[in-house]
Amino acid sequence: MGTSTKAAEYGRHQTRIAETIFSTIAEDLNFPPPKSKSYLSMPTGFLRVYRYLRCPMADQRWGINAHTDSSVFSILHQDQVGGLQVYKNNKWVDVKPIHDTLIVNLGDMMQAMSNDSYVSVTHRVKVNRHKERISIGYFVFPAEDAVIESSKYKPFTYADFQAEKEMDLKTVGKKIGLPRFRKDRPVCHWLD
Ligand SMILES: O=C(O)CCC(=O)C(=O)O
Ligand SMILES: [Fe+2]
Repeated sequence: MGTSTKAAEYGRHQTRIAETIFSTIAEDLNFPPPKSKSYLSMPTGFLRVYRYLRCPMADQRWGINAHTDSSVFSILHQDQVGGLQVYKNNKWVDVKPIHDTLIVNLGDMMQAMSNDSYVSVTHRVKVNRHKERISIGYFVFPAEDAVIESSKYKPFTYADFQAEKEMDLKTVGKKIGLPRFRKDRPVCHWLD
């Protein structure tokens, strides 16, 4: 099987898994059917393959700095090298590789849709001094015209979110993300 055929097949499996995970969450949160239809749009999903080169200065470099994903959620497959960490209970925790196990990171869209019941996880990737690391991420998003509505956030679409993010990257130099859309918390950079 060629690489692109394999990637397409992998993508189809990820689509199936993403739909199953999302429908379970949608049921848990009692999303009305029109919302659960528009809050996850399979054609928006994409695969990204990462190759983190080994790095002699591993303690001074990050593979990916601390961030939250903007997706609804992201399904990760990592090899056995390790390096992924999540921020939990005020500390960084290693996500140890387990064979044949996928990792699901909840993203910003899920946090807003669920009105903060499901929290977008802050995570980062360390590089390894001796070995390169390969991971494959599958990221899924709401439909383009889906308006995300909840009591804690102003209504917004994923396109609105991306536009704010682009703007913040240019002006503030980093992603602000969800706090930009919160009803109760004006963003003050100087207090960040
Ligand atoms: O390589 C990984 O395990 C994580 C990648 C990641 O966090 C991302 O692409 O958003
Ligand atoms: Fe990420």
